[in-house]
Amino acid sequence: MTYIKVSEVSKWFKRRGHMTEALRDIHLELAQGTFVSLIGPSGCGKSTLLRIVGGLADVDRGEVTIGGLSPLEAQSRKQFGFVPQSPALFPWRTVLENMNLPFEVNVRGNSAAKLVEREDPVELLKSVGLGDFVNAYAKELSGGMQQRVGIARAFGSGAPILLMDEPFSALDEITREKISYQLLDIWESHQKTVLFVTHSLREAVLLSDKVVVMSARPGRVAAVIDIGLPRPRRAQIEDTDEFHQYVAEIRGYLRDEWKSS
Ligand SMILES: Nc1ncnc2c1ncn2[C@@H]1O[C@H](COP(=O)(O)OP(=O)(O)OP(=O)(O)O)[C@@H](O)[C@H]1O
Repeated sequence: MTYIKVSEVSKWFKRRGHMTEALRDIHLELAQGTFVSLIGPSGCGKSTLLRIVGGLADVDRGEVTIGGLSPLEAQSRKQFGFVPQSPALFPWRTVLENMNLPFEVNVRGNSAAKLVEREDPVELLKSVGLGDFVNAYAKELSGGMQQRVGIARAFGSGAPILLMDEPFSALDEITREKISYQLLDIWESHQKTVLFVTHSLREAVLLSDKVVVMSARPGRVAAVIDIGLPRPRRAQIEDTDEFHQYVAEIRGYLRDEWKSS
């Protein structure tokens, strides 16, 4: 059943008197509890689409609904957790205090949030390999560790939809690979609806139920590929022919876009 519905959405930006068409006629229907990646050339509107779904940007044409609500209504009901490129942690707070932050904000800002069943933040930190760093200050953590706190915090926030905008882009390859498996684990045990922007074909195939390939600007949907790899997924899956076939299929669509842009 469709949960997030993006219907014929178009978006323009005005800059220095020029209109830029960022998105054209985007149509997507995403089911609850699925992991969906957005991949496409730089500037094709992936972040803009994420922001529109999250109620942080308006559409110029079309409509977005989340379980029948507008993005702003969904936002006011605390339906979204954001994981940006660099985790917004307070350096002088401990890891645990940073984990508690959205809960503190929610309780002050919205009494309905009090009803959200809270997950044990320490367990969440353990699931991303940070069980020994609960009382460390955020400033004492590496970039990769900070990003893992951001991911654990998003999964513990009570929000059913997580919007992740290239959360691993600032990390080295080895850290990135390790974190992608931790994200896979934590997602498979929570099954929140995730919209994940990435430039990595490997991450898109490893993590996703669905990969949305976008065309060069103006961003359109070039292809939607269902990733039929079995779950739970483990590291060995990357060595399978099926995995490589999905990567090749997506690369093929992206090459078509490079040629036409
Ligand atoms: N606030 C803004 N004002 C003007 N133009 C904008 C604004 N935000 C985005 N754009 C333009 O919209 C287009 C899409 O940008 P967006 O950041 O969504 O792309 P992206 O696919 O996420 O890019 P990247 O992969 O490089 O991060 C770009 O041409 C960008 O310059």
